Amino acid sequence: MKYITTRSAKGEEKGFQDVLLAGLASDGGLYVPAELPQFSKEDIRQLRGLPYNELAFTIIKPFVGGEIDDSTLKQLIDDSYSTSEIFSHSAVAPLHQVGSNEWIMELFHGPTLAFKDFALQLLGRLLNHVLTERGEKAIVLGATSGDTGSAAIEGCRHSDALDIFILHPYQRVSEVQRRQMTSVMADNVNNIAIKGNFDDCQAMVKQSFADQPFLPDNTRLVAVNSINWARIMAQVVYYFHAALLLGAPEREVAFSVPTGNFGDIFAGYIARGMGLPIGKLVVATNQNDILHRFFKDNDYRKQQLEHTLSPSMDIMVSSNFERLLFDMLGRDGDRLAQLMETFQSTGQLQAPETEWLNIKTLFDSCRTGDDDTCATIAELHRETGYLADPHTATGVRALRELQLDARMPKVVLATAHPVKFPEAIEKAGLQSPSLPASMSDLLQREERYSVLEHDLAVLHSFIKEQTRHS
Ligand SMILES: Cc1ncc(COP(=O)(O)O)c(C=O)c1O
Ligand SMILES: N[C@@H](CCOP(=O)(O)O)C(=O)O
Repeated sequence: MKYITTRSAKGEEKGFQDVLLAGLASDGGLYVPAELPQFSKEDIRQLRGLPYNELAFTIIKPFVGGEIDDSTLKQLIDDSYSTSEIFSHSAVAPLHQVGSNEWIMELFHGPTLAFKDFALQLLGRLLNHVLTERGEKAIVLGATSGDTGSAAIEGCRHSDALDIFILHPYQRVSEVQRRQMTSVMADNVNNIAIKGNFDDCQAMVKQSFADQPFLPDNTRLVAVNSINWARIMAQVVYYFHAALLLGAPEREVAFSVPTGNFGDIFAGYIARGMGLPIGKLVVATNQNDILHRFFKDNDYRKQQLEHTLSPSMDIMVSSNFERLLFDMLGRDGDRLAQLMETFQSTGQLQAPETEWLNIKTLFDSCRTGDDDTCATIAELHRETGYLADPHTATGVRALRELQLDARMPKVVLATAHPVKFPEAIEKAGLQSPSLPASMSDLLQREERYSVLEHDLAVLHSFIKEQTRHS
C-alpha cells in the first residue's frame, strides 16, 4: 500500500510506517492511500459474524501493506479491542435500536468513554511497536476539544518511546474531559491549556509540523489527531461492523455522524470506497456549522467559533475536509493546493458546482443548536428510555429532520458517553449518570497542567524543556 499527499500532483509516495510516524506531509497536505483496498460483495459476506478484533484485522491489514508482520499486527489489534482489558462491552461497539429502522452504535465503551478509543488504543500500540523496533523516540503532539486528548494519553502513556503533549482550549472542555487528561500523572504526559479555542490549538499543532527546529535531536514529531491516516483507518472498521449486522452487503445502510474535524464521517466515506454499501452519510453539526453550510449551499466560510453544549464539536477549520475535497477535485493535488490557499487567505472556499452536486448525492447534513440538542436528548429519553450525550443527540436530530428512505437502516454514531457532559443532560431536564467504577473518584483526583498563551514560540520552548529525551 502506497500513500500520496493531497497537495502534490505526483511524487512523495510513502509506505505505511512513514505515514504512521508523521503528521502533515512536507507540502502541508494530508496522506491518503494511493488506492483503496477493495472488498467485493462476496468478500463482505465472508466477514459476517466475525468478532470485532478479527474484523478489524481483515480491514486494517491491506492498509498496513505488509510493513508489520501479520502475527504482530494481529496481536496489536487483539490487545487494542480486548473485551477483558480495554472495552467494557462484549460487542465492543454494540447497536441499540431506538426506532423502527433506527439504531445507535455505541462507540463509548472504551477506557475514556468516547469513540476516539477505537483508533487511539491501536495507534498507541502501533507507534510503540514501530518506534521500539527502530530504536527511535517521538514526541506526540495533539490538539483536543476534549476527547482526543484523554484517548491519546490513555493509548500512548505506557510507551517509553513517546513523550505526549496535548493542547486543549483553556476552560472550553467539560470538567470530566479535562480531569480525564490532567489527572494522569505519568512522567511522559504533558497537558497544556492554551488561551484560545480549539482551532487555535489545532493550528499550533499543524504549524509545529511545518517548523520543527524546536525538536530535540533524533526525535520525531508524530500526530495523534485524525490528520494521522492510521486514525481514519481504525475508524473504518466500525462502519463495516454496523453495516454487516444490518444486512450488508445485501442492503444499503445510512449513517448519521456527529461531525467536527470530519474524521469520523470520512472513515465512513472510505468504507464506502472500499465496497461497503453505504447509501447516505449525514453530517450532523452543532452551531459551528461550516460543514452543514458547505453541504447545503456550497458555502465553506469561517465564522466566529461558538462555545456550545457539545464542546467536542466546537471546531471551525475541519482537518479531514481536505481529504474529501481532494477526491472531489479528481485527486488533483495542484488544484487542491490552490483551493486551500484561497481558504487560508480569505477564510472561505467554494467547490466547483458539478463536483459539489455530485458529492451531495452521498452526503446530507443538518445543524442542531443547543436548545434542539437538549430537546432531542429529552425526547429520545421520553420515547425510548435511552440517554444520549449531546454530540450523539445532534446525530439523532439530523435523522429526524431529514427524510431518508424509510427502508434503509439508519445508524447514529454515539460518539461519547453522556456522563462526560452533565451540563447538557441537566439542561435537558434529566439526571446525569454516575461515573463508571473505574473513574468514580475522578472529580477528587489531583490535576496537573500548564496554562500557556496562544503563542507558538512559547509552546515550542515549553516542549523543549519538558521532553524527557532532550
Ligand atoms: C464526542 C465527539 N463527537 C463527535 C466528534 C466529531 O468527530 P470528528 O472530529 O471526527 O468529526 C468529536 C471530536 O472529534 C467528539 O469528541
Ligand atoms: N473532537 C476532537 C477534536 C480533535 O479531533 P481529531 O479526531 O482530529 O483528533 C476532540 O475531542 O479532541
